Amino acid sequence: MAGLLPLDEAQARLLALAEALPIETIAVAEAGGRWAASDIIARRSQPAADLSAMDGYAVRHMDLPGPFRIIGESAAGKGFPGSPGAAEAVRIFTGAAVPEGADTVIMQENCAREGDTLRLTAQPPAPGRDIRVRGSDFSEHALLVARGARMTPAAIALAIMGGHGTVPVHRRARIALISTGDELAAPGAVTGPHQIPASNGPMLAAMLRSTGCDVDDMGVVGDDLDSIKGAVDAARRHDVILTIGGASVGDHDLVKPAFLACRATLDFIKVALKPGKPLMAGRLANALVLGLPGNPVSAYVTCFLFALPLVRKLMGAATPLAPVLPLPLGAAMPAVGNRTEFIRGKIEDGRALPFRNQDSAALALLAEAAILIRRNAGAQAVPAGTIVDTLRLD
Ligand SMILES: Nc1nc2c(c(=O)[nH]1)N[C@H]1C(S)=C(S)[C@@H](COP(=O)(O)OP(=O)(O)OC[C@H]3O[C@@H](n4cnc5c(N)ncnc54)[C@H](O)[C@@H]3O)O[C@H]1N2
Ligand code: MOO
Repeated sequence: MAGLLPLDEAQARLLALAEALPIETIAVAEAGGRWAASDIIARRSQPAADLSAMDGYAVRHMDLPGPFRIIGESAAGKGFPGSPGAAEAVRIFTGAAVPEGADTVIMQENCAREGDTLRLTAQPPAPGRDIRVRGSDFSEHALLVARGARMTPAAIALAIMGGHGTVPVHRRARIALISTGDELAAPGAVTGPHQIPASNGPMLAAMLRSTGCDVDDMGVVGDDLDSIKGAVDAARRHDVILTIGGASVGDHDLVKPAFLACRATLDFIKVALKPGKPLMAGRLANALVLGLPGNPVSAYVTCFLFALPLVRKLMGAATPLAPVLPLPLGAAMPAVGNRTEFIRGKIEDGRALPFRNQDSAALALLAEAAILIRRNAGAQAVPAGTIVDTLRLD
């Protein structure tokens, strides 16, 4: 159909508009959820010495099965200066350095101590048992976190363990959210028959904040050109101006004229996507503009497929699109029309199960959905068991 841009092309064109935001150096402890702006390389080896993995006794394996004479103690933070000789053992604690010459730790449950004498009470441990060898986690100069990777909780710990106190990241993207519609009422307000609660703004704000960006929810403007234009103008200093609703072809759908009146250049205005056909994107001075459709499910799906990847790209993500999880279908699915479809569903017994009702205004089922099942434009009907691409919604 003329004017409908294929989904993958639309995503690629939007991401091509976005350049990563400026870099700032911040404390690693504050970097959770950001994306590394350069490779993070280990400045130290971990462990820095051979360490005991258990509370017990360090011995030379060749002296097993003992008995041993206990000659001292190595605790975490202060090691034992000497080294055990023949049939000698050093009391040792988890995380303490293994003394020079010792090569095996006997955990204390497997031996008995009487005064300074230690006897094995179980099978002898294998050589090297319960010792974390120097550099066994990572060595100095190893790549710990690649540029463009997310600073997950584990990546934060890894960077700090690698000797880093600060890390370069891209600054947070600043997103303006503008909801449009004369029918929209404030959350919690009593609504008349011609009103509905404005749920999309808070929903998208919550989705966007999961990327770590700053969201400025500018609230609701009515369906008139000047109001929408005024709101878009007021949002110019943001990195992304995201509008909701008014994207279609009705007489009250004024987002496109408002963008154009603000001198935005639009890159595309319709995508071969269901839900989410009326979707426009472009540039307005230093900001990117994204006009999402108003139907709640369409707004959710287009935010997931376009707005979230855009924010990730701005914040430096190497792979901004959501990862694909191939799953077998739990039910047959019909042929697909000329728009790529994203069907809400859940995972049951490892299979993707589409929900029956796919109305793009149905929120109860959206809240239950765990996955979107992707079916490409023009695809044939498929039987249960067919492997399909899914996207997780958590
Ligand atoms: N003649 C045609 N009509 C429509 C077409 C079309 O191609 N030709 N496309 C349909 C599709 S597809 C979609 S999706 C919708 C999207 O339209 P808009 O982006 O213009 O959205 P609105 O008309 O403003 O609203 C649609 C629907 O969603 C409700 N809404 C809007 N904003 C919010 C909000 N912030 N919170 C909760 N609900 C919201 C609004 O009240 C409407 O019920 O157009 C089809 N029409
Ligand atoms: O984009 Mo709309 O949700 O297809 O009805």
